[in-house]
Amino acid sequence: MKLEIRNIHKSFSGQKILKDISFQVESGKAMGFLGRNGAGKTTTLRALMGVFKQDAGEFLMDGKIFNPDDYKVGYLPEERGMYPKEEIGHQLRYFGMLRGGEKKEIEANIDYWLGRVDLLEYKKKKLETLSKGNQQKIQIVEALVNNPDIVILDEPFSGLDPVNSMVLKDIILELIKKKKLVIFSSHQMSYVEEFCDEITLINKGEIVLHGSLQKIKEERGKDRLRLKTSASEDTLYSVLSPHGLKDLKKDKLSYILHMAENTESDAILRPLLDSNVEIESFSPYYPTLTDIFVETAGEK
Ligand SMILES: Nc1ncnc2c1ncn2[C@@H]1O[C@H](COP(=O)(O)OP(=O)(O)OP(=O)(O)O)[C@@H](O)[C@H]1O
Repeated sequence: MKLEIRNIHKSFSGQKILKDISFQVESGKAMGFLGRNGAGKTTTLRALMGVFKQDAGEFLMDGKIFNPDDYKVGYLPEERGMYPKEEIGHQLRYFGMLRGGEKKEIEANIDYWLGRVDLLEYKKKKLETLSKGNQQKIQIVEALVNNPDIVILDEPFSGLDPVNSMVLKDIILELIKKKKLVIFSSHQMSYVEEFCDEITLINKGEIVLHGSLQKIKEERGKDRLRLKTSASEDTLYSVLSPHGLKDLKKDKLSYILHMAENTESDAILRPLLDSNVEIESFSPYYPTLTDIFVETAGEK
C-alpha cells in the first residue's frame, strides 16, 4: 500500500496551520513525522483520519481517495481516548470490536500485545490504577488490537521511560516486518533514528525535509570529518587551512571539520600527523537526527 499526502492546506480562524503538506509513506516502512511543538503534526494526522476536513489537497491510498473507514486502521490520537474507570481488558475488547475485528482474534491480540508491553497481569484492572507511562502503553495496545494494516501513532513515545521507549521501538520494528504502513509523530529524536527509514520534517506548517534518513545524513555529512584531539582551534586552523579546511566547530569533545568540496580525508590526516597534532580519533561525520532537526527547524 502507498499513502500519498498531497498538497494539504488547513486554516483555523483565518490562521494558516498547514501550508501545502505533501509526502508519501509505503507499507513495510516507518515514517517518522517530526517537528517542533505546534508545527502541525497532529493537525495533519487528524485531517488524515477524517477528524476534520482539510481546506484543500487530498489523501490518496494506492491512487484512490483515502477513507479510513475502508481500511483496518490503528490510531493513537493525541488526546488519548480510553476510560480511566473501566477495566482494561473490557475496553480493549470494546474498541477492537468497534473497529471491525473478530472477537476471537481480538482476544488473542489483547493477550499478545499486553504480554509484549509486559502488562498482561493488569488486564482486569481499571486503567486509572496504572502509572502514566503504563497507561500510555495500554493506549498503544488499543491501537493494535484489531490487527491494523495502517498504524498511525501521534506522539507514541511521550511519557515513556527509556526502557519502555525501547519496547515501543521494537514493536514498531515488528509492525514494519509485518509490512504494515506506519506513521508516527514525534518531537523526540532519540530512538527515531535507530529504526526509521524515512523522515518528514514539518516546521511552522511546511515540510522542510523529507526522504531517506540515511541519505539525508550522508548529504549533511558531506565534506565533513570528526576529529577528537586536544589541539586548539588556532592550531587546527593554522595546520589545516592550507589543505582545504573551510571552518570548524566544537561538538562536545571533538571538532567537526568542514572541508572544501571533495577534499580527501588523507589530505587532512597527513598534515595533522606531520605537525605532530595529537589525534584521539578521526572519522567521517554523520549528523545525528537531533543535529539535523535543530539545524533545520531550530530558530535561526
Ligand atoms: N482546532 C484548532 N483550532 C485552532 N487552532 C488549532 C486547532 N488545532 C490546532 N491548532 C493550532 O495549530 C497549530 C499546530 O498544532 P498541532 O497540534 O498540529 O501541532 P503539533 O506539531 O502536533 O505540536 P505538538 O508536538 O505540540 O503536539 C498550533 O498553533 C495549534 O494551536
